[in-house]
Amino acid sequence: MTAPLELPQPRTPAGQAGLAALLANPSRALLAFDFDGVLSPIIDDPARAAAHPGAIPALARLAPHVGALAIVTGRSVAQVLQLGRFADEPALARLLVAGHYGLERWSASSGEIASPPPFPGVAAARQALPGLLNDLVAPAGTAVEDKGHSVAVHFRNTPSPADAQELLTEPLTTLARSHGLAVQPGRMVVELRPPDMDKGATLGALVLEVGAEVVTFAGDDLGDLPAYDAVDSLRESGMPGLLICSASDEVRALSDRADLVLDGPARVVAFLETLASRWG
Ligand SMILES: O=P(O)(O)OC[C@H]1O[C@H](O[C@H]2O[C@H](CO)[C@@H](O)[C@H](O)[C@H]2O)[C@H](O)[C@@H](O)[C@@H]1O
Repeated sequence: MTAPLELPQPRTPAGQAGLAALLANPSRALLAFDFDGVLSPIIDDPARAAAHPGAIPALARLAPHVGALAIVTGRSVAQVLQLGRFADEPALARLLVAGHYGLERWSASSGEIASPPPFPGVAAARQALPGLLNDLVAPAGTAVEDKGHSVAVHFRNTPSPADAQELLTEPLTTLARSHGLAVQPGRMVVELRPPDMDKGATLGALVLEVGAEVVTFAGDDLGDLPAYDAVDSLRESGMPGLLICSASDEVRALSDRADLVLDGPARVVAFLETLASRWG
């Protein structure tokens, strides 16, 4: 007989209670994931990102056992479906995707994307951005990603991302504020996006919608911190939860708070496979 694979143990009592509740009652659990850096390895070109080759098989193995699976991403729903190819997997027939931090929603069961009208300030920021970057003499490799509901300025491919961040962050923040937008810093990116929506509010809403009694969230970046806050407040109100960090050298803020720190998407996938092996 093959010995069962060993599950990594959360380092905090709250995380241990969250994992124990998930193992005891998977059908009441919501498992939510960020996309880039968690299910998808970070690469230089955002348009060419893809799910880790093991991610869809692992989610497909979990799907019949857990209450709900959700992806909560800063990308648009359409792009995450195109890059991740989640809709092609029949076992993910109940998958939920919240895009643009929750402004957009999609469920595999309906196949429809619900998306609000554009926030007015985004068009003005989009128009002002090329002139601003030109005036700042933004370094070669600076790239604007037009996300529709928001605009993001990437500097991963500049000669010194740290210098580019230093140069760009303050002027981009001023531009965002002048158009009523929020600033979302991330992994070598600054995004200008509509205010009043974040992954915390979205995760809280998903928990209610699916009637979850246990929640897990896996993130890697600063935009995931509100989801961490949401899990913390759900735990304060008595719901078991598990905070997972897909760790990198680029962002430390989540690994400091997570119950379980896994070394990037490959380890996240390995964890999901091990979890699934507990149930069949
Ligand atoms: O909420 P997420 O699903 O994690 O999306 C966050 C942002 O991810 C993308 O940018 C990041 O991934 C790129 C591809 O690996 C990488 O090149 C970039 O440096 C990262 O910041 C995406 O382009 C953004 O629009 C998302 O908001």
